[in-house]
Amino acid sequence: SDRVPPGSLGLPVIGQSLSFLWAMRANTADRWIAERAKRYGPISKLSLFGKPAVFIHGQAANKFVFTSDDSIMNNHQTESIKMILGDRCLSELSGEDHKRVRSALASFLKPECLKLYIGEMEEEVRRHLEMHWNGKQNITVLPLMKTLTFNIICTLLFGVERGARRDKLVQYFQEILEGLWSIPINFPLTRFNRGLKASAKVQNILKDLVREKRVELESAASSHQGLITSLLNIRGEDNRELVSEDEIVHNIMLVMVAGHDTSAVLISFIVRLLANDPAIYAAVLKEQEEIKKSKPSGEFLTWQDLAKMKHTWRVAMETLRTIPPVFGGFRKTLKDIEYEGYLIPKGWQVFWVTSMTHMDNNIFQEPSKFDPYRFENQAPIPPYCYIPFGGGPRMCPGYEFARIETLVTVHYLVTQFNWKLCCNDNSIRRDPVPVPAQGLPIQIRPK
Ligand code: HEM
Repeated sequence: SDRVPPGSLGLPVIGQSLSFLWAMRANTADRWIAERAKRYGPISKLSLFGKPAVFIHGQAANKFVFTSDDSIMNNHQTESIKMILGDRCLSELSGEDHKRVRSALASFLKPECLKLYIGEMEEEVRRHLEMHWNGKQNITVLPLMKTLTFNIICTLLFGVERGARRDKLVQYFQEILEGLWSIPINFPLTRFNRGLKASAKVQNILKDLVREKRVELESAASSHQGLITSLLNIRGEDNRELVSEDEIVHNIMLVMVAGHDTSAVLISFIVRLLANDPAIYAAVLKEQEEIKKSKPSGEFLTWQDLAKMKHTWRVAMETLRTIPPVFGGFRKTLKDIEYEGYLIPKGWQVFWVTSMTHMDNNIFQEPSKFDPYRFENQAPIPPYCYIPFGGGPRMCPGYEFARIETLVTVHYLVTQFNWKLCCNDNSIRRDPVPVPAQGLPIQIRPK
């Protein structure tokens, strides 16, 4: 036992979960983690969400987590995530299964495909602004951005039409999200219990959707060549579907969860930053106005236009560095592992976090300062140090998708609206994604 890392596993099942979740909600989780690192050093043991874990940090630790072989360490979600999202989603699969499903997903999310989506994405943004911003004086940004990014994914990836079905999905996904980082004890009215119930309802809706897409595919009537159709199209020699119905349903849920809240949070914090920092706002506005002026009125943005939005993307990158939407994640050891002279027993969780390298002043000078120019002027960032999208074979496949929707949305916001914050409180809480105070209420004026 003296070979396992220092630290304590705390109370059975509960471990340090409550104190960690409390710190997340109070936005002191970065400090909670940093204090742990200071107290125990590069590796320590704890117990989170019902299972023993080790927390490791720093560039070498990130590399170890992101590149370790599937035979040593597997991707692993907490019990609550696994039970709510399902055990056949990409984040639970490994080896050949992971490669098979990931490549189907990635073929949809690669730039060559996304180039074709820009127009559709832009239509969603225009429709959103027309419905929720135009004619309004006061709005709350985060819930609206969640609506927007959810609609973009529903339309572009899954071809779920507007209406009652989409509205139900929005509501259930909110409950799913709230249950993901919870203690997996299934008592009535707990977040976990509500998440499980919402998950069962969503799975039924999605199964119907998959069957509809299958019928459309078989009758060649499919107008939307979305992700579901593509997954249904992966066939073996005997024309048998190679991606099971459960795999399709669980992965739709994963993409909805992984893809909509994260981007909504990123765009919301950019909106807050632009209101708070006139110099950065002026530089972003100049870049976007130049692009707007170079085009006939009403024409859609092109891939080339997006490539010109360099400064806007640097602002987004710095936002992701300082307020990463994903706090961290878990892997699970498949055998006893030696790390830094310690033993990590088989079956334990390995916990990594983004903030430890993002806020390390050996990697980013003056890490607390918001400085988008660091991505222009600074020497290249060492590998595995800037990790808002993770790294290695499991690095976020939605990176380009998120980049495009962020740039398109910011383009429309800064060229069509002026805004100011209605709430001076710059605090955030994590739930588990960062949430600005009161969801970021703002006062808007059309330009
Ligand atoms: C700002 C937006 C986003 C951020 C910060 C983000 C971040 C991340 C992170 C940190 C991971 C985990 C990597 C790991 O465990 O090594 C991840 C995984 C994933 N993300 Fe994203 N993501 C974003 C947007 C999206 C979008 C838009 C989609 C889909 C359209 C998406 C789909 C996924 C999927 C499917 C995975 C699991 C990959 C795997 O296990 O192989 N993400 N993302």
